[in-house]
Amino acid sequence: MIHQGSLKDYIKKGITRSIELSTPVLVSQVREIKSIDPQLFFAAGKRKNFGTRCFWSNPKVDTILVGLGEAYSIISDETAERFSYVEKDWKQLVYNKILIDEYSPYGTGPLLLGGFSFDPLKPKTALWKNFSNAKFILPKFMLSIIKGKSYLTTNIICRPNPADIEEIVKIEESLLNDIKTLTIEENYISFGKFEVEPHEWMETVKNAARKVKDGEVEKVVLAREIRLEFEDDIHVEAVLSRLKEEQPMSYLFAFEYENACFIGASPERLIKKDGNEFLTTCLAGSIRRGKTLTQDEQLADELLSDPKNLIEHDVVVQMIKNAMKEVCTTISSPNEPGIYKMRDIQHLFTPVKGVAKENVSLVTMVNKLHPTPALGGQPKEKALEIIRELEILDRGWYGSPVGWIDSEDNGEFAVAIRSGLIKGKKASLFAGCGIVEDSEPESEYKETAIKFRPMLSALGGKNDE
Ligand SMILES: C=C(O[C@@H]1C=C(C(=O)O)C=C[C@H]1O)C(=O)O
Ligand SMILES: [Mg+2]
Repeated sequence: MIHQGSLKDYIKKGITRSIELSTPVLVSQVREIKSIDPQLFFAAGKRKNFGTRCFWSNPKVDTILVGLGEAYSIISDETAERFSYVEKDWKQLVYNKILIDEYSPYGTGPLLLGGFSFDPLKPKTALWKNFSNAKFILPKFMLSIIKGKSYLTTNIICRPNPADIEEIVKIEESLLNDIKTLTIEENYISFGKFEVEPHEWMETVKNAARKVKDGEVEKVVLAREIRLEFEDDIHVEAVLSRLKEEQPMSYLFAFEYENACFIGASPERLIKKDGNEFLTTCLAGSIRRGKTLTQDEQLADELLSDPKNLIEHDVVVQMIKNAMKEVCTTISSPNEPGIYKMRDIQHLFTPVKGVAKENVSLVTMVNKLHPTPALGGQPKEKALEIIRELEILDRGWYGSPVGWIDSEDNGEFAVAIRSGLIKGKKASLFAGCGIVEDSEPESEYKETAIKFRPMLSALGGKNDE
C-alpha cells in the first residue's frame, strides 16, 4: 500500500498509536534512492558514530544489506530459548508496525540483522563481550541493494513520549550527503602473528579421531585460533573491501558493536527462506587450489574420490536431509557432491532444496540445523560435549548462524566461518576442520592454515602455510 504524507506525519501517527496501545510502534519507511556504494555507506556509519554497524551480502550479490545504528535490538543470553525469544519479540514488534512502503521488494523494510553464538553452554570469555547468545538489530538506517537497485529504509520506534523526530529526519538527509565525500582508506600495516597452541591442537585432533574410532561420535569439528597484533588500528572498511575483491564466491558479513567487529567471508549457507521455499547447503571436505588449471582439476578429482573427505561430507548431507525432510513436504538434492571453488580452497558441495510445511519459520530451521556436522559433529549433542572438553578457545560467534530476517519471515543465514574478531589493533582469527576416523593431525593443521588465508590476506598478510 502506498501512503501519502511525510515521515514526520507518520512518526506522529506512530506516537498516537503507541499511546493508545501502550506499546512501542515501529514506523518504517522504504524509498528507492540513487545508487550508493555499500562500502561507503558502511564507512559513513563510522564517521557519524552510529556505534553499531552491520553488513551482509550473498555470493550472487543480489542482496546487500548495510545497517547503521540501532532503532531496536533483541538480545538474549538464554541458552536453548534464545531462538524462540528472538522470534517472539520480533513478531510482537512488527505486529503493530506502520509501513510507508513506496517500494517493498525482498530485503527492504523492517528487518533484523544479527546472529547467534556457537555454543551458549561454553563459558564466555572477555573477547566476545559484546556478542550475546542472540543479538539482532533493527537498524535506524538500512541500505538495501537488491538486484542492482538501491533502497533506503528508515526505522523509528515510536514510544508514548515523543521521539526526536526532527533529529531523525535531519540525520537521514546528512547521511546521504555525507557519502558523496567519503573514500575508503587503505592502511596496510604490518602485524605479528601468534598461533594459539598449535601442537596441543594437533593432540586434540588425535584424541578426537580416537573418539571416532571408538564409536563415541561419527564426526567432530575442532577449531583453532590465531591472534594478530598490528602497529596501528585496523581499518575494518578496508578489510571488508579486500574480502569483497578476493572472495567473490562468499557471503560477506560484518557485525560491529562499539569497538568490536566480527567480520568474514563465508562460502557456507546455513538456510535461506523465500516464501515457503527453503534452501540449504552441505559444504564439507576440502582440498587446496592448484597452481595450474590441470593441477586444480586433478585436485578436485582427488577430493571427489577421497574416502576421508567423502565421509566428512556425507555426515553433513545425511543430517541436513533428515532435518529438511521433517519440515518440508518435498525435498530435492543431487545424489553426488559437486565442487565449490574459492580463491584459496575447494570444497565438496551439495545443495538441498525444500518446500516448507505450513508455519515452519526461518528461526525454527536455524535452531534445527545449527550446528550442522560441518561445524559441530554427529551426533550433535555428543560432538558439542567433545568440543567443549577438547577445544582451547571460545568460539563466540565463529561457526554460528549470521544473517537477516524480515517482517514476513523471509531471510537468509550463513555459517560464520573464514572469520575473525577485530578490536582496535588486535584480531583473532578462527578456522576448524571436520575430524573423522582417518584424520591426521598434520594434514588437518595444514587445512586450517588454508582456511585462515582469506582473512589473513584481507588484513594485509602474505599467504603462508
Ligand atoms: C570449520 C570450517 O570449515 C568447515 C570444515 C570443512 C572441512 O573440514 O573440510 C569444510 C568446510 C566447512 O564445513 C572453517 O572454515 O573454519
Ligand atoms: Mg576437512
